[in-house]
Amino acid sequence: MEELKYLSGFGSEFTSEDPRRPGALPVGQNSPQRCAYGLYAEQLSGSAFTAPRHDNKRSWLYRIRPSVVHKPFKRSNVSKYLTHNWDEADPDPNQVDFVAGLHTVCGAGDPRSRNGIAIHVYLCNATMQKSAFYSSDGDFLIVPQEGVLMITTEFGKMQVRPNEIAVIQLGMRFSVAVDGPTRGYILEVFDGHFKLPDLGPIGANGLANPRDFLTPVAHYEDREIPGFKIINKYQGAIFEAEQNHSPFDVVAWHGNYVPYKYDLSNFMVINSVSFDHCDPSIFTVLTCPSVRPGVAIADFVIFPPRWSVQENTFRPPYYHRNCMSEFMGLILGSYEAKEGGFLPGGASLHSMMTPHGPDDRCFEGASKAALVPQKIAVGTQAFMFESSLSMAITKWGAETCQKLDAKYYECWQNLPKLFTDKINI
Ligand SMILES: O=C(O)Cc1cc(O)ccc1O
Ligand SMILES: [Fe+2]
Repeated sequence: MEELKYLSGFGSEFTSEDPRRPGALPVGQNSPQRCAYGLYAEQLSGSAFTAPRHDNKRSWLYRIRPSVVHKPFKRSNVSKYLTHNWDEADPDPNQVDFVAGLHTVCGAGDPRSRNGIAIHVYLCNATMQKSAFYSSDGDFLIVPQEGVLMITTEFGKMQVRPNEIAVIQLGMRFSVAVDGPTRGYILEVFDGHFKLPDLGPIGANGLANPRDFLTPVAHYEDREIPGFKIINKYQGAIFEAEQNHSPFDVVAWHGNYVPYKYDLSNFMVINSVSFDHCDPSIFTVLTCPSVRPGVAIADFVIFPPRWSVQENTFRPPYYHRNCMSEFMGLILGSYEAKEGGFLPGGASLHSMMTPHGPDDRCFEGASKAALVPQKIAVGTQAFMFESSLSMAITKWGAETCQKLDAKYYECWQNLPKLFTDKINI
């Protein structure tokens, strides 16, 4: 596979120019009367013009044709299981467990009011031909679980493998090439954009460090392609429009509204080194904040390989009822709270206030384990999309996929009553 170059940084002001056209990027201004090489200037706005400076996101693209050169959009049936109809299936507070197929699994809210999320799973074994996709509804956080994605964007190319993630923000057009079976998860947020979490007393460094986020460098193709399709997700429905050229014709660009990728093995893990179990918010990679301080529309949280050293502590996750919804997936290996019951590519949803926690085997083992320093989660990567929204499951997620584990609840039913009249057990 080709060796790609990237720009490093999170939220930075980048500049990039395809080396085949030096001087394509205007100096000192965005809109020259005539751009170099006969290029068109186009601004892609990721925030309201008037958003405060720290939240203001936009990029300027210098391209062979402006994006407006296309025929009208028509409804498309390319992905009939992408939906925002959260009323298709009856509400169900039970713990659910399923193996991924493709399509929208669950979500809440509405892109029309720019508030909500959708969680999709994807499964593909073919490269997108003569087509590019963009969402007008939200930013896509893509979590590959199997297979490498070669993603061509208007900003350049990214190669994203399992244990890496990619973020493609609202409106950015991209096309995916694959080389074999490919599967993964997508968190789409209708509000705002992902940020690095504040670090508070942790200090200036740690968790996901900004310089490990990689953005593609400008790379253009100058291709006439009759019948090229621009596929658009708009208010939960799919549309397509035809044009006769590649949309990946950006010769140079600058700005702070960009696609990026991140290798999860670069995450610097913070944890308790004395006693007790920290809340999993210490493992937040990215967060999409709501307007309520400290409350996320969605957090992307991982459970990376790490040392476990806490003394006099039940070390695995605690039993829990949460005012947030917890959707979990598994990229590699197994998850400590459910070693047998959760497979890579599978998912679980613990809805708002639905109890959950370690299965009986995990409880028994960890209650008796010798608390020596131990490297845990080696060769594994579980993750969580945690949301302040109460999510509905789609009909596909609940029924059509036929992967629902009706026996999931059994993993807790053999938890014994241990109550005695002895204070020390
Ligand atoms: O497995 C879960 O449910 C996620 C989770 C992990 C953890 O370490 C503490 C709380 C929690 O909800
Ligand atoms: Fe939980």
